[in-house]
Amino acid sequence: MANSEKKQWDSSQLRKYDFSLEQIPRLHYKDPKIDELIKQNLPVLITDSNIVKPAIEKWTLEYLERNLGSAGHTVYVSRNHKFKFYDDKKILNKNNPKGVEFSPPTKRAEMKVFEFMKRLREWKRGEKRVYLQQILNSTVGPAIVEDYMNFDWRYVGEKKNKHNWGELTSNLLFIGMEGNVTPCHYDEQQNFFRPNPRCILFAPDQFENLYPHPVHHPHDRQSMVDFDRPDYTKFPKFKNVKGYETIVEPGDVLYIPIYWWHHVESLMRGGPTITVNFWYKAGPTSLEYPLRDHQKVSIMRNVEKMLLEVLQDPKEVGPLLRAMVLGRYNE
Ligand SMILES: O=C(O)CCC(=O)C(=O)O
Ligand SMILES: [Fe+2]
Repeated sequence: MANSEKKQWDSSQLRKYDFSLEQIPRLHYKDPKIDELIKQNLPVLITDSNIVKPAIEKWTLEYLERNLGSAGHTVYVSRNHKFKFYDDKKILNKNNPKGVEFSPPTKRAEMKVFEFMKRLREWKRGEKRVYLQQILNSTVGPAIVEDYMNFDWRYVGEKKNKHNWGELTSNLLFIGMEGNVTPCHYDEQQNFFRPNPRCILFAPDQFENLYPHPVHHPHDRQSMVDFDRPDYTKFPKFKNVKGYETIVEPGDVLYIPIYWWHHVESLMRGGPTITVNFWYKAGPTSLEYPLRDHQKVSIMRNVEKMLLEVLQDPKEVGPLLRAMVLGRYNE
């Protein structure tokens, strides 16, 4: 099928942002260049594969409602279109006196699938939005498990082995409402992602332009910049940010390299989206010089964690680093 026939969206369905974007390369799943890109920790959109074929062919809302099972599923509820991830373990409470004072931007709820689907179908403008994010595990029904077994594990296994990734940690199923956004963040895992929405990616060297929250903060790994209303006074370098984007069609799978930033968006007026990801642990790393940008991000994280650990007070980290660097390591 020609690309133009496949196109089921127009640019008015994309949220508008104030930065420049290039296209992520699209390559047929048998194209050997895919491995060259993965080897260099670069993203690639893999087309025409059978990686998640059973999901693409069968997973409609009705099918998932019938087969996801009767257990409660994890659903995030948000007042707006954004679902910014946070880590509960870093929030201040009586069991965690060292945590950060924080009011979560979304609520996590357990919902039966029919309850979730009802909210999704009956949603009207102005109401809270929902986003199901459930690990594919034994709580999902047998039909879904069977579909899962019929993913093309040979293909993903080959990529995993060839590129020396660690083990598969999880597959997450996302069922989102049109217009939902997962704001910009990076993960410490390799990701094969079958989204149908829009993905905007930034390379690890964009760290300074994207201003991640400090590592002890519940929003660790998330950008502090609100893409809808960037505060250029607080985050001036965000003006220099350069990204890549792609709109994933059915049958496409996106490789998001470890430490690459990603912003994921369901198209506006595009209907609900059903997505599945494959998270793989990082493989053993060999330090070859010059170091790669993503390895430097990992080093920064470790230094930051160590300082937090020994100083015991996040407020002391900045002054110590400034004293160490300013006038000494400026050039
Ligand atoms: O699909 C989404 O909304 C977010 C997915 C994501 O961040 C991931 O798979 O790492
Ligand atoms: Fe992610």
